[in-house]
This record gives sequence, C-alpha cells and structure tokens, in this order.
Amino acid sequence: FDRIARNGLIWGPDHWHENYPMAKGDKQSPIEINSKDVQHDSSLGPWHASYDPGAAKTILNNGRTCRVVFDDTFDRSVLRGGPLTGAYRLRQLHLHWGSSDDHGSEHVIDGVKYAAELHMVHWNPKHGNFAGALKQPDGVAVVGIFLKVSGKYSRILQGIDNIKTKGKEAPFQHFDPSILFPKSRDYWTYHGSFTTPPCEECITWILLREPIEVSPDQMAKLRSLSKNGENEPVNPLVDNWRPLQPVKGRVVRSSFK
Ligand SMILES: N/C(=N\S(N)(=O)=O)N1CCCC1
Ligand SMILES: [Zn+2]
Repeated sequence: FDRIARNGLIWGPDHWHENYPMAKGDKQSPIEINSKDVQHDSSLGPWHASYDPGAAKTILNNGRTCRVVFDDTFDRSVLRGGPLTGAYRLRQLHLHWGSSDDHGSEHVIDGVKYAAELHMVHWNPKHGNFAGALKQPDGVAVVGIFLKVSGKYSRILQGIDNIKTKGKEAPFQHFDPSILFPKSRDYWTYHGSFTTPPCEECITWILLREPIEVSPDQMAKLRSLSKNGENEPVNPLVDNWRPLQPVKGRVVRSSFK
C-alpha cells in the first residue's frame, strides 16, 4: 500500500490504527498459516456456492484493486456450508497482487507467498445489510483463492483492459465466479478481519488449499492497471496487499487431514 495519504489510507499499514483502532485488534488478517499448528476439524463439512451468472454487474478499478460487483439485493448468489451457518450473499470479488510473481498474496502458507490472492466477499443477510454485517463477528465470509503463475491460461478476469485507470468501470455481465474455483474444495478457516481499513473483525475466512493457475499475461494485465485516474501520470497498481498480522492465539482449522 502507498506510503502517502491516498483514498483515506493515511500512510502505510503500520499507521492505519491511528485512524482505525480496530487495525490493532486481536483478530486481524492476513496471517501466516503454519500447517504444524493447523487443527483438522472433522465436523467441518463442504462449502457450497450457488451463484447466478446474471448477478454480475460491473468491473471497476477503484485505485486500490480490481473489483467485480454483484447484485446482492436478495439471495441470488450465495455461499453456504463449511464453517458457515445460513446462506451468505456474494457482494463483490477483488484481488491483491505483487509487482513480481514471487509475492502478492495476503495470506502466506508455510512461508509460501503466491503471486496473487482473489477474495470473494459474502455477507450474512440476517444482519439486514452489509453495513450492519460489518459490526457482527459472523457478518462476513470471504473465500480466498491463491493464484500461481503458469503457462496454463485461465480466464480470471476478461475486461481488465477497459478499466486501466482509477474510477474506470465497465459492464461485467453473465459471469459465474465459480469457474474460478480449483478442483479441490479443501480449505482452512479462521476468524479474522478485513485487510483494509477500518479492518473490522467480522470475517469467517475460508482459504482454499489448491491454488488456481493464471498465465503471465493475465498477471501483466493486472500489473498494468494504474492507481491514478486517466488524466494523471501512470502509477502502477501493484503490491496492494496488507502485511502479516499477529495470530494472537487463534486456531486455524482445516477441512482436510
Ligand atoms: N478489505 C476488504 N476485503 S478483504 N481484502 O478483507 O477481503 N473489503 C473492504 C470493503 C469490502 C471488502
Ligand atoms: Zn481482499
């Protein structure tokens, strides 16, 4: 993240707590997952996503990430099962990535940093609306998918070409985000926070063990996005990941042995 004041992100991540006290809480994200400390929980069932491709609306460069938003005015695209109780509505997905393939993910697995990490943000409608869900420990569920770079092509996000600069938005319809899921449904889960201010501790994280593969040109497209608007100098949108946060005694559970 930028060292200068930008879009309300005052200074770097180490300063966020000065304006957003939750950023120094005991349940912050991301964290490193160390397999030796993970506890397999046989009661963790499979998670299920039933997404309606018609719910996809637009793709946007907000200067901090590339985001696809979905219609979440009713239970149209939902995630259920796994560690969750009830159906959580898909609201948006976005990514975090690095300036080179050897880093970029927010969560780190046994010391491994992936080139990027995709987040699918869902919220619990029992709390009325998204703003209300942010105030609840079971308010939000984020599925995290790691991206590794390989020759193999996977269409992660067509349409990135139309949102080169901050503020650019383009239609993004008839898109079923479940095409992004890897084969295996294995996951880790723990309780944490948003990785951007105000860093509310309302998230049940569901991190998929198997990364998906993207091609070098897909990564180049992501790295060609600019943090700045179209009439400003190009400022490459890269390294929009938050550094690791203390685990503070939390236990990460796995659905697999
Ligand atoms: N930080 C966030 N998601 S994340 N990186 O924690 O999944 N968000 C901020 C507003 C909505 C999503
Ligand atoms: Zn994110």
